Amino acid sequence: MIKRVKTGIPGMDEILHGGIPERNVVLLSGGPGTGKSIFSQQFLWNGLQMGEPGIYVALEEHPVQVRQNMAQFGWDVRKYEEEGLFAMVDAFTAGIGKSKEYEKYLVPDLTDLKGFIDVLRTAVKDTGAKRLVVDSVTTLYINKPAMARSIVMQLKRVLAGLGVTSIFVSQISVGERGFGGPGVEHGVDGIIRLDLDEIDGELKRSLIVWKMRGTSHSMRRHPFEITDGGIIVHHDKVLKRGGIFETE
Ligand SMILES: Nc1ncnc2c1ncn2[C@@H]1O[C@H](COP(=O)(O)OP(=O)(O)OP(=O)(O)O)[C@@H](O)[C@H]1O
Repeated sequence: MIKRVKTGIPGMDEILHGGIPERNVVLLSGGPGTGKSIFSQQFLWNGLQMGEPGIYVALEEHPVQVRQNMAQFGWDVRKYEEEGLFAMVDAFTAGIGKSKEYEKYLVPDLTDLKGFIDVLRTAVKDTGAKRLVVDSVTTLYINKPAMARSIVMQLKRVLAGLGVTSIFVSQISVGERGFGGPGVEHGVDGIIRLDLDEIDGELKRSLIVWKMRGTSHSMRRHPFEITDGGIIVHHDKVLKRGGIFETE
């Protein structure tokens, strides 16, 4: 029996037939505002509630902003940071401003992949992390798309070796097919795609598990909502063109 990591996101583990197989690297792909950050933060918070330490690597937003955003959903990670069970890796400020005084894990230069990986390794060892989120991995290769696959593979090797289960957030543009970055989709173990589509004058959220090594999973497109308590996935419903139909 393979071990699985439960996302704890209502409805999601049903779709994954129990959870994400341990040590998988999952690409969480979607356009702007589709809920990638919220999904990955909820994954980490739920891990903390289950006694699994976690790491959030912030490349797109200031760590202070990330903590605030999470707290708005009731996910206040500061206590866990103080206890050494959660780490925020600041790969956003490059040490400019006050953050170098209070951020314990800081990536000074994003072009130095080895340095970046060293910071992650230290954070994983310090916290005993079982879950890790890179938000977003796209930022690491935005100026060098030809390197995308190689960067993802290097990260994957290190993280799987450390025993963590990871979510790599991948940004794509509105209407773009695919999952972001040439070849990245073959390198990762799983792909979950979040979508926001205008249907009859209304934006509807849905997600689909495109692949997940090590397990069977739902092949359907499921609607989901973002609420004040986070994401709720309707695993018993499927989004078809034009509206929602019950499947069960
Ligand atoms: N409390 C809330 N209730 C309902 N919806 C919310 C709430 N807070 C945020 N949202 C929705 O979540 C969206 C932002 O989600 P998130 O930051 O996870 O997106 P993202 O996919 O990471 O986007 P980007 O790639 O642009 O950073 C907002 O645009 C809004 O529609």
